[in-house]
Amino acid sequence: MHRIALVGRHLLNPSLVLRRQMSMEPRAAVDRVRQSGLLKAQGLIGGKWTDAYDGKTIEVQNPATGDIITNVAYMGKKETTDAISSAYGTFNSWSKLTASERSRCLRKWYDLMISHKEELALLMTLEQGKPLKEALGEVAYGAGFIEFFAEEAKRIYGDIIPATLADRRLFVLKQPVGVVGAITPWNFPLAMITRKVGPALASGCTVIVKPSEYTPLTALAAAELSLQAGIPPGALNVVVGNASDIGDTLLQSTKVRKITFTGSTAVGKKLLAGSANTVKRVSLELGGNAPCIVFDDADLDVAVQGTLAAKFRNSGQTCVCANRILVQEGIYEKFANAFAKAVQDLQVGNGLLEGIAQGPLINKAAVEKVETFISDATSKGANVILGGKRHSLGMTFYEPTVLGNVNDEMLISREEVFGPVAPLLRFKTEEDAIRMANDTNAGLAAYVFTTSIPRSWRVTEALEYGLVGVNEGLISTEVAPFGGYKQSGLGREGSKYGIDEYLELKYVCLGNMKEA
Ligand SMILES: NC(=O)c1ccc[n+]([C@@H]2O[C@H](COP(=O)([O-])OP(=O)(O)OC[C@H]3O[C@@H](n4cnc5c(N)ncnc54)[C@H](O)[C@@H]3O)[C@@H](O)[C@H]2O)c1
Ligand SMILES: O=CCCC(=O)O
Repeated sequence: MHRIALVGRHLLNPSLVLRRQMSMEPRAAVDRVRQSGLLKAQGLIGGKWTDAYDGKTIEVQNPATGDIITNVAYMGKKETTDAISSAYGTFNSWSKLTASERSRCLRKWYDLMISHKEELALLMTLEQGKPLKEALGEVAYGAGFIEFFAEEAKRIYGDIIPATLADRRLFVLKQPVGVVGAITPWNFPLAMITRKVGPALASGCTVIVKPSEYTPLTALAAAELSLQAGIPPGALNVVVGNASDIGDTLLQSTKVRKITFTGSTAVGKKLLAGSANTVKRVSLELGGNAPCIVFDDADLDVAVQGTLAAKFRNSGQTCVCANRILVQEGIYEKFANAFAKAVQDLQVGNGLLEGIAQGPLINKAAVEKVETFISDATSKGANVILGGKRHSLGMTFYEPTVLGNVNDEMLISREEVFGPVAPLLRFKTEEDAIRMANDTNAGLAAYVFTTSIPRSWRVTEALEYGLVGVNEGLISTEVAPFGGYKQSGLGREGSKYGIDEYLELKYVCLGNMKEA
């Protein structure tokens, strides 16, 4: 039951699940991906698989075993400059295709991702660590952005504005922004790319993707499928390597008209500042500090399952993961007991094994961050209800943890822990809950558990967050807008709103319409 909760009804189309969860040895998984032709180790520039010009490579590691999956080209300024030229050169032809021609390419890409869902999911589990069922869920979710924007490509309508003078006609055209630089994180190696590239390509933009150095393989496999789908060489380029060299080259180029970024707030702020000189359009999806509010009148089972899903998806390494669980005092003890019991059932291990619900953390630094946050909390009065230490499996596995008596002075309440630690904070009144929830610079996701409809509306309206789950812990979908208030970001991804981020509005005034 808990495993299903973590995968999520909305993120996992049942028809896309492997018929039977298989356990697979990592080496067999790598072989299977290699045989499918999707294990790519070079960047993609102008439709050509390309080594770093100086021959440098980096290792891509399996966080569950420490094994090297493969070495990948480690690129920098020169390769990025060439990728920009290639995207710039292709913009004219790609943007001039009809919407339905672009749509057909995207739809074909979606179909190929779905027919290769198992290889993509295996690759994702290998390099990122998430359990295979979650990886399959991400393939469905990630491919869903391509399907959705294949459809939206045909719905980029302009406007006609009633004119203020009789001899004029006023129009609004929507045109693609141009070349887009897309920089993405490791926690969702496919979906964070497709929700940028889908609307960009649909609107006629061309793209340079820089995936995380921890998880380039899923991105490269998806890029290979884009070529097979007939997306023309140069429309989608992928450079992997030195983050600041690639980032600076994208920022400094006047050919790049937009930067779209998902990742940490610190890097997002740098990119925002760096975009000022060339006045680029910027979209940012940054860190969160999601409150999950459980009221006395909540349905206990719904609240426990919803909080479990909101907290432990991807081992807590999700920007929308519940970071502070605010529990009203009347239900606190009951909720803490039931929640800890549910957390105890989560099986930790290599995501390729059947039944695993929690994979490893991405790297040692992530484990150290979790340890620092827990020792800060316990030194200030929090108690460990469950877990609280590295897992006996070693590597970067960490025990799913529940902390009690957390307060808003502790580091864990102020910043994203980005790991499998659920801190419980008590509150007395609805006003207290809203004040505590909004007491942060972040504003991405929030969750509310209550059986009162009036309260659900009052609280939702008062929350300074871009996404709110009411009695639901997994709310992401390609058809709804995703994005944050405050320092959690700028702009929205997914849904009909997501395509606006890739379009310029051009006002046209047709004058002198007098009859001859
Ligand atoms: N709001 C969202 O939609 C969302 C989604 C996923 C992750 N996140 C956030 O991402 C963070 C975790 O991801 P991460 O650790 O990969 O983030 P990160 O900011 O360290 O890295 C994100 C990407 O930026 C690149 N990068 C790093 N320094 C750069 C620089 N100077 N110039 C250009 N690129 C640079 C990295 O190589 C990577 O590709 C968390 O804070 C999480 O909340 C947000
Ligand atoms: O980590 C952030 C993205 C997660 C999601 O799209 O639900």
